[in-house]
Amino acid sequence: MAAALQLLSCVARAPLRPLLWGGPVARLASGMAVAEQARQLFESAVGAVLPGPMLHRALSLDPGGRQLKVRDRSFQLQQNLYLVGFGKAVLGMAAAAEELLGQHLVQGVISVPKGIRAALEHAGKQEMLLKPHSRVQVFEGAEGNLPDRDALRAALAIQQLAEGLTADDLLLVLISGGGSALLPAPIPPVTLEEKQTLTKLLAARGATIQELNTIRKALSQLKGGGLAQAAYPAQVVSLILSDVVGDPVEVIASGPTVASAHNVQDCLHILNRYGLRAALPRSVKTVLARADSDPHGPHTCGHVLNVIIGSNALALAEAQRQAEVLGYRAVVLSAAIQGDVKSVAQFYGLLAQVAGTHLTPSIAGASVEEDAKLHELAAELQIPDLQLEEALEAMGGAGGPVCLLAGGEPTVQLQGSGKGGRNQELALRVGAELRRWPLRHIDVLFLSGGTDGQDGPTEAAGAWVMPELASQAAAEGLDMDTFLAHNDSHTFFCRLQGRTHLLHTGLTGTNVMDIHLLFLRPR
Ligand SMILES: Nc1ncnc2c1ncn2[C@@H]1O[C@H](COP(=O)(O)OP(=O)(O)OP(=O)(O)O)[C@@H](O)[C@H]1O
Ligand SMILES: O=C(O)[C@H](O)CO
Repeated sequence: MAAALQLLSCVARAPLRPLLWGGPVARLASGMAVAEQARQLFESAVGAVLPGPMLHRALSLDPGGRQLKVRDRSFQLQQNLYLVGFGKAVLGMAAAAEELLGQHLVQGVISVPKGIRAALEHAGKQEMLLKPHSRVQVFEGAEGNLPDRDALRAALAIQQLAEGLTADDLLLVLISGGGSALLPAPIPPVTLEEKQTLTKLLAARGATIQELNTIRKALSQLKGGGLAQAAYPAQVVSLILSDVVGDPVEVIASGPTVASAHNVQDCLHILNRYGLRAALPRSVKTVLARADSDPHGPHTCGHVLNVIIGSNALALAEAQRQAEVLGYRAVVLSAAIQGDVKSVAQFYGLLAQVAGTHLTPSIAGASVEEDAKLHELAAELQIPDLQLEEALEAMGGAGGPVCLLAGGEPTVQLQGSGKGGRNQELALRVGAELRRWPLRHIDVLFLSGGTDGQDGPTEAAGAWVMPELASQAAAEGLDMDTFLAHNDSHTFFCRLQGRTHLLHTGLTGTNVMDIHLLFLRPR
């Protein structure tokens, strides 16, 4: 992971430039200017969910420094504060929490990805590192996002800390994506290796994160409310950075402070669905059978306050605000984009076409068939709260540049052995879709980026494309379809126009899934 966390310096913020679209040459030049604005909007989205600002928004101390306020709840502080955390963004969250509450902090333990301290240090992100004499002990583990011995040691230390607490204590739990792999505590006789194998098999067969984490909860001492139970009778405040569509607290990092609502039957259905029930190790069958007859039932979590402090929606709201500052009519489509990357790319390609006709009705009357096709595709993708009508209506009255914003996490079914990531693949596919549409009357730019700054196993966060992509690629002898067939989007963008279409932010220290930006402007 240390190598994978290689960092690039942040994109320098270019001054804002007016939107000068026009003839082919001016259009390409202004395309670069819009790409720069797209990068800035992406960075502002990420900036809204960085650990420091988030923690400061979520927590406040009264002037005497003895009452901690979280939302509408107050907690008494008197040298009784403990901290645990697990997840990819937790180092920066812990640093911010210690800076704010350090005088009350007795002890802390966090579990973070291998190599993250070196990577953040290398990136010059001092604010995301703990101070030299910090009271927080750091464990690094879960190489490749898989539970390992190091993560197991961290989980045991976290469990021990929680079990030692009393009714006078307050436990602050910092949670972010990647937390499941960083907090493995299999219920005996299930071994770490067995849990790892089952997780890998489920993921490889296409299980959703909801399904995966239902199984993880059933086999873990700390997930599904187990950590909250271990900390009882202490009060527990969980601050959660969401990396799951819809922000379900019981799914993010497998809900260690949320009572699990699942039963053994749910687990067996999932294992059946992926053809894994017959081959289950004896230990897993034993644990599931035991849970079935557990007289205590699921953990209760009345002593817990779970708070989502950062999410994709929050990041989008900031980017929307910034887009408006830049003079765009900005509409958030959804923070819950999911589904196969091919369908999502088709959706954006068609959306650009239909939105374009709404934007310039006098030049290109809206096509009823395309409109219907777009709605059909949207229905197939089952995106909750999709603001499609609102976006299309906004086009009608915009009379100028428009920015549509969305977020979420499409899925890629890997077929080839190429190098790429969800975001670069989506951008390339949208580029391929755009060549199907004439779009002569509007200029279009699409950007997709992962908010953690690392798209799949590449050093880029994502990429941006314009309808000119196909001709640019052809001019450099690059066949988009061949690269797509091998899931080789990163190689494609590395070879295209001196890598200028890649989005590079370096590791950001946060993670609220992906951001998609679609810019449209009448010519
Ligand atoms: N060659 C590739 N082309 C396209 N997508 C890829 C490729 N290789 C990996 N991926 C995708 O990258 C994702 C894994 O990337 P990553 O390690 O960033 O995890 P992640 O799910 O994005 O984690 P996080 O939620 O922390 O962002 C998977 O969705 C996988 O399908
Ligand atoms: O850790 C996990 O379970 C995933 O990142 C979802 O939160």
